[in-house]
Order: sequence, then structure tokens, then C-alpha cells
Amino acid sequence: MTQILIDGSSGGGQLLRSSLTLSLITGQPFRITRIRGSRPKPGLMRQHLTCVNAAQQISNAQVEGATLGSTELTFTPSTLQSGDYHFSIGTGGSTTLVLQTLLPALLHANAPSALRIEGGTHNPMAPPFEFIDQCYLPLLKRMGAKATVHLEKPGFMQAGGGIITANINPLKKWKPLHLLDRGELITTYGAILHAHLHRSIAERELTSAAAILNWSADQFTITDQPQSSGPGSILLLAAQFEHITEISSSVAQMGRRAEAVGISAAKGLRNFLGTNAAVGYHLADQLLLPLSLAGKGSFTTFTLSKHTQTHMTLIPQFLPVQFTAAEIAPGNHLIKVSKAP
Ligand SMILES: Nc1ncnc2c1ncn2[C@@H]1O[C@H](COP(=O)(O)OP(=O)(O)OP(=O)(O)O)[C@@H](O)[C@H]1O
Repeated sequence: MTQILIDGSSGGGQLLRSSLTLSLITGQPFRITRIRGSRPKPGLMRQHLTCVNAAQQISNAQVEGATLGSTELTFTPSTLQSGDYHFSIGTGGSTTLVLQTLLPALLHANAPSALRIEGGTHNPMAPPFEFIDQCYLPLLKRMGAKATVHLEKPGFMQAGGGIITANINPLKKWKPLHLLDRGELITTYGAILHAHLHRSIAERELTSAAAILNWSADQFTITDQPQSSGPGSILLLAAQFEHITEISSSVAQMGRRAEAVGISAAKGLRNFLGTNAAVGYHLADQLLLPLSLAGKGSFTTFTLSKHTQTHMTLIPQFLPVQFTAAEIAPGNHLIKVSKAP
């Protein structure tokens, strides 16, 4: 098969991860240059390298350039193999991003698989575990996927040490998904996971988020996670609708005020609630790949992130699909995926 050439300079780790997923599924080899070219520190970091090594392992691929800091990689998969796999990032790098690389591929394997991934489970700039469990996976299930995920132990940056597991059954055929509206609002809630930090930090996150969203304190839970290596804290703000659940999150970091954590997550959810679009800022880029595997689908979203745009350019290099994006109302875009002519 011809090797697909990917220029990684316009994006981050997602261009690499999605290339791995698509290569595993289609069997097409690829070469990516200028990996994470738009990031301040380009090249493979631990989380990306774990994705490459994991993808290599589940497909017995031939790989060149799989070293830390590498900015070029060649990946030639052999046969996708189901199995009982264990991957450890070795730092607090995001386990959910490793999971999102492997899950769609293992749905295409010949038998059930089990995954155990160690690292961070609640990281800045990555889906927190609950986002995978409550926002992303339910939509894949509606598309026919039979998979479960489980949070065995939370892990925060920098300490890591978190564990997520997944059970994945082979999928016969992807069903198209059309998500044009959210349906009725069912409930809203806030959750703070908190490890080895003074409880007053969680309370300040809560108070600042509650003020912006006009929520009462009894809509929140604060759960101490003494088993986590921590220290760490994440604020998750969820809005569950009939057809989708959106979670806006924010992670505590050294030197960041607790109020800033609350304000950032609350503004994220408020932005979403202030529009009619079905799909939130982050879910939009993550849905493009499964929808493309189905060959057909559509959703409304309120803004086109850089991740969404780069994904729309990448996916057609591997799959015979095309995307259209149209602003159907102020702040409401309709994205359609269809077979390429
Ligand atoms: N708060 C969040 N909730 C859900 N998803 C998130 C959140 N923050 C980021 N994401 C998702 O995580 C992914 C991050 O991709 P990105 O290309 O930035 O990769 P990366 O490998 O983490 O880092 P880098 O940007 O340094 O290369 C995107 O799919 C984005 O939608």
C-alpha cells in the first residue's frame, strides 16, 4: 500500500494519534514529519510515544523514529490483534488520549480486548476520565460500539500513577450518528475530585464556579481521593441532556488560584449552555473520527476549534470521506460527514 504523508506542523499530538488509529484500521502505512510542529516543544513526548508503542504492539507494526523528542515517524501496521494489553506512560501523561487512540482500532479487531493504561487520568488539555465515560463513549455506543471503561485509580499531573481499564468488543458495522439538537435538559451537576490538598481549595473552586453558573452548593460533590498519588484537584461541571452530556473541566495546577479553576470550567459550560448546538467544543473534534468510520453523520457545534479543522484535513487522507461545515445560525455550525465522490 502507498505510504500516506502527513505534515504534523499544523497541529499537536492529535494529528499523530489519529493517524495511528486510522492506519491501524485501514492498514495503510504513513509517515509523519514535523510532529507537534506547532507546539513550543515539538516532537514525541511520553504520552505520544506510549501511543506509538501501543499501536505497534497491537498491530505488530514496523516503526521508525519511535524515540522521545523524535519529530519524524514511519508506521507500517501488520495485522490488528485483539488481546489483553497493559500500557504504562511512565509519567502523568494522559491515559485517556492513549485510550482514544486504541479504542476505535480495537473495535475493528477479530475478538474482545482488555486494556489497562497507567498514567494521568485527569490532565489539563486532555479529556478527563468522566468525559470519556459520560460524553464520548455513550455516543460511540449509539454508533454500535460495545465497550466499557473503568477508573481504577485517579492520577493527576505530575505524579501520575492513575489507572484506567477498558473492555472492547468487536464491532460489526458502525451506525451513522446525527446529533442536531441536545434534547431536553435532564440535570446539571458539579463534581470535584481532590487528592492531598486542603479541602478549602476545592471549596473555593466550587464557590467561584457556582457564582458564574448560578448553581447552589448542593449541586456539587467533593470527593477525596486518598489512594491517588496526587496532589491534585479537578472540577467537572456537567449538563446532561436527552441526547448528549457535556462536561466542562478545569484542573488545579501549581501557581494557579483555585478561583481561576472554578471560573474557567464555569465559563466553558456557560458558553455551551448559551448556544443551541448539540456538541461542545472538545467533543466536536473527537467525534469526527468515529463519524468518518461510519462514512456518514452530522452534528451541530458552536465553534470550529483548531483541532476540529486540522482533523477535517487529516481524516480524508486515510478514509474516502468529505466534510462540510456551515454556520446555520450565529454561533451554530452544522458539520456533515459523507462519502467522498
Ligand atoms: N477539557 C477537555 N475536555 C475534553 N477533551 C479535551 C479537553 N481538553 C483537551 N481535550 C481534547 O484532548 C485532545 C488534545 O489534543 P492535542 O493535539 O492538543 O494533543 P496533546 O498530545 O495532548 O498535546 P499537544 O497539544 O501538546 O501536542 C483534543 O482532542 C481535545 O479536544
